[in-house]
Amino acid sequence: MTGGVLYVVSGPSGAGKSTVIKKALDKVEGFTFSVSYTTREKRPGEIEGEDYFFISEEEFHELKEQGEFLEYAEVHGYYYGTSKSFIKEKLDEGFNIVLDVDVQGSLNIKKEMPYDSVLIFVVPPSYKELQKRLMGRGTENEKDLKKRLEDSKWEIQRMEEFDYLLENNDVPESVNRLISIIIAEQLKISRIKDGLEEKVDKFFKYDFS
Ligand SMILES: Nc1ncnc2c1ncn2[C@@H]1O[C@H](COP(=O)(O)OP(=O)(O)OP(=O)(O)O)[C@@H](O)[C@H]1O
Ligand SMILES: Nc1nc2c(ncn2[C@@H]2O[C@H](COP(=O)(O)O)[C@@H](O)[C@H]2O)c(=O)[nH]1
Repeated sequence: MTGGVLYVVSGPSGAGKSTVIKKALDKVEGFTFSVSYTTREKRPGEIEGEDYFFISEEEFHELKEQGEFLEYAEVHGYYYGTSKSFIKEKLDEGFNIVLDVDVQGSLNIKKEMPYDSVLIFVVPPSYKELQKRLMGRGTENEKDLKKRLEDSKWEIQRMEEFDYLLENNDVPESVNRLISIIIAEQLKISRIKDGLEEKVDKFFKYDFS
């Protein structure tokens, strides 16, 4: 796979990852969202192929056998996986990619692509606020809600292994911060793979105008 960078956004369920990612992607060009596979049920308002590719467990295991996943994990009782072919296609088209992936998946991507991935951990200001947001979203039954809150306790402990911490208190501010991280990363000298020599040549060229 060649070209762009994978911006991997993670953090507990209900932290606000999708909210912040969607708004940030509306404001930047040359970036696209990685549409994952999942075995969980579609929520009202979710769109096949935009939010996820919704598949059965059997289909998931078939794709796994075919080596279709860049990473996959069981998250909050369901399977989720990042499509290797989707990522390859978008990178080949010249996009940078934003992913919304759980903690295990993020760390696996880092292992796979250490130089071309940036890991961002999103946290709400408190556990109480996390509970409020998840309950307020109203998408999980009581059992799933409990599992997601329980899982947040170990997820938070892995924060140290990420590159950036994004405390999501206020959505517009978090969107700006995510965009700031992206801009800073894109400006790293080590990421400017093509054209550094040309830039130096151009700098020393006489301007006869
Ligand atoms: N800064 C914020 N302040 C208050 N509410 C927020 C904030 N950010 C997001 N929310 C709300 O919190 C709820 C959870 O947000 P969202 O669905 O984006 O979380 P998520 O991290 O993507 O969760 P999941 O991992 O389950 O997909 C939503 O109802 C969203 O509108
Ligand atoms: N390891 C992976 N985790 C993923 C992927 N796509 C989403 N997720 C994570 O799952 C949970 C729950 O998401 P929800 O949409 O059911 O609320 C969340 O933490 C996502 O980040 C994936 O491809 N791989």
